[in-house]
Amino acid sequence: SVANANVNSSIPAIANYFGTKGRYEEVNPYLINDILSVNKSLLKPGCTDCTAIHVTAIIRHGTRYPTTKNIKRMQRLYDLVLNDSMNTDKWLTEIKTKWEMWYTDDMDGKLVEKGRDDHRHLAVRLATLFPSLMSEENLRSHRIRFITSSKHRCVDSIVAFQEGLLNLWKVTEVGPSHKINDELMRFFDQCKKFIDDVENNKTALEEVHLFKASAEMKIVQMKMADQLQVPYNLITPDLVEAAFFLCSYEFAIKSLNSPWCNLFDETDAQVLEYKNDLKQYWKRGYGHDINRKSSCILFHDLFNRLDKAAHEIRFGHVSEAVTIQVGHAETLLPLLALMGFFKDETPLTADNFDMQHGRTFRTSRIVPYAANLVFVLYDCSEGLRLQFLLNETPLKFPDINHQAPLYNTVRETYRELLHGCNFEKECEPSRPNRNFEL
Ligand SMILES: O=P(O)(O)O[C@H]1[C@H](OP(=O)(O)O)[C@@H](OP(=O)(O)O)[C@H](O)[C@@H](O)[C@H]1OP(=O)(O)O
Repeated sequence: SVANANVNSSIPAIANYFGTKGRYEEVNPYLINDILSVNKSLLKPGCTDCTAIHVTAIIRHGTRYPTTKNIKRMQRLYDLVLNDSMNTDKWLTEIKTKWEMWYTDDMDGKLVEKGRDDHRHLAVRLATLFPSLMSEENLRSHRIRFITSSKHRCVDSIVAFQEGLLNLWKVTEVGPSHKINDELMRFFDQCKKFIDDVENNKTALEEVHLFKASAEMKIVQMKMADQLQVPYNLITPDLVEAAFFLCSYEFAIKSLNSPWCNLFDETDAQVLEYKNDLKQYWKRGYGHDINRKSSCILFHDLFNRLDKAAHEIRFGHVSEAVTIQVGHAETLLPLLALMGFFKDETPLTADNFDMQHGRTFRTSRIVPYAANLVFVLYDCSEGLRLQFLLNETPLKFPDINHQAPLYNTVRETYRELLHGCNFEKECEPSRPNRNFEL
């Protein structure tokens, strides 16, 4: 397998396909040698005479443990390997005799130490990129605001982010505070229409279920059964996924190229990456309109913040220099979709895996752990400009061919959303079928 070929490397050969379970360093490999390195030259807004006046960063929590649901699947797979696998290859013997099932149910999605580091380091890099905004002085004068989802992994991430800043500036007094705001950072929990039509609707993820039963998935199942030397009927799609998760978690959490990775070659990994992308597409992306519209509240919050800074700069002082907001993959993806990023011409479905190799909706690139959307407002001689960075790399707004367009141009592009996109209205539950009343 590809993983075998790369046995000397500590990076699994399939590490680029881990989707939302992927490491941030795979998206920005220059960080592997120097986790604090930044490329300031990327930041030039393309015009002279510009000063950054405000930054809003919307960040996913750092590396975390698996959720209980997936830990249980991993345990089932491990038991099956111990009890039924006939293969005596070295890597499988290693799983049976040396590897230990160390994940326990109570770990349930909690932040791991690597996840704290993800945020500590990101904080230092952002402070290096925006030294005049993300500064000790601004921290002390409360011009940096911290907002997070209430989930433990997010709260722990924002605390680690603050630690990163405090260490950088050698501040030893009591650290900054944060506000929990689930209305903003977990809008998906409060959007009734999303809950009814997607979260609790068995047919909403039909494409995912169909792909689990597809010929592509069957091949991966059979190859895995062959590798383990167990009867075909023992290897379900959930167990295949459990093995893939084991490979990804051992790597993300412990930096190990674990023997579990031997179960997959690159083609298998592409199939499993697609399966995860389908889930994200139909649950958080373009699959259903309400997925992206549920983020209207965060969209308006962002533009209100930018508008406020744009207004205040006319009087020479922006009250909020930086806003740090920590949430989930399910916070970032709907907002990206609402704003039109990564929209493929053809929807992702169970039967078009073959033609989706070049898709832009690839969560391995978009939302690894500690993924971040950074909006930078500049005051330039010809007016205000806005630049967008995804995972520290500039990305043009859809339909605007400029690295940092005039802020007014961005507002014009999103005018419909800015004038509509009302969370209350969009999230009103669909009307029940009243035909019976007629
Ligand atoms: O497949 P799991 O149980 O890991 O799914 C998680 C979500 O993880 P993701 O699908 O994004 O890899 C998790 O999102 P996160 O950004 O917080 O990691 C989400 O909050 C959690 O509810 C799980 O979703 P589920 O599909 O409802 O189990």
